[in-house]
Amino acid sequence: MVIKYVISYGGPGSGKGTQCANIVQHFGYTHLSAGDLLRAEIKSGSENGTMIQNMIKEGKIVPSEVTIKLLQRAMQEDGNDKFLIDGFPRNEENRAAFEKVTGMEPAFVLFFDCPEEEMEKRLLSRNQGREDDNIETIRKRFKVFLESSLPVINHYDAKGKVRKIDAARPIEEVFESVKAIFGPKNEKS
Ligand SMILES: Nc1ncnc2c1ncn2[C@@H]1O[C@H](COP(=O)(O)OP(=O)(O)OP(=O)(O)O)[C@@H](O)[C@H]1O
Ligand SMILES: Nc1ccn([C@@H]2O[C@H](COP(=O)(O)O)[C@@H](O)[C@H]2O)c(=O)n1
Repeated sequence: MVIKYVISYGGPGSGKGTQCANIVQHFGYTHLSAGDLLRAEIKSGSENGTMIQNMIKEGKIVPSEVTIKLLQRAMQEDGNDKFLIDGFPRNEENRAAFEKVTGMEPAFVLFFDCPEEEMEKRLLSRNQGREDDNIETIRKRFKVFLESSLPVINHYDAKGKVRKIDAARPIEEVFESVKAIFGPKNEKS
């Protein structure tokens, strides 16, 4: 089976997860959020749980081998051939390690571009009880995004793979742009 994956990218609170839920409905992809997989790993009581929890509280990036194992396991267990990988790779090391281990590159990268003030407002009113949705950690996450995650976008941009979307608009308008990128022939019948 030939596996295809698309990356959903953007700063914390840019609306990646929200748009991924719509993409799953319309285009039949399996959504794999690296953050959700890491949070599930904490809850499962795994030996890495405490380390992951501490990293997330500080807005830091968990070592690649841990996150890649979780993604690979989720892909194998799911059995779909189309994946929407959300919030990964978070830095160049994540990217290079994933491509080396899997031998795969993304079909394209959706980049949800949103100003920090808007992302901050959204995160502070998200109300999902996340330990990292407090102003101190949010600022650290923004810094990590600028310093470590934007270079990944530059890498894929140089390969012509980035599809930039203005994510500061209402959810429905953002999704119209997303649909235009996937194209009508990829819609689920
Ligand atoms: N276009 C939008 N306009 C207004 N609010 C939005 C929009 N998109 C998402 N939201 C809201 O903003 C919050 C953050 O959205 P979401 O969880 O999708 O972001 P994210 O990029 O996945 O964040 P994180 O990386 O922190 O997981 C949610 O409460 C969501 O309902
Ligand atoms: N590739 C990744 C993705 C996430 N993390 C950690 O999880 C936190 C929350 O991620 P969200 O995508 O759900 O916002 C993030 O701040 C990191 O601490 C990671 O380490 N590696």
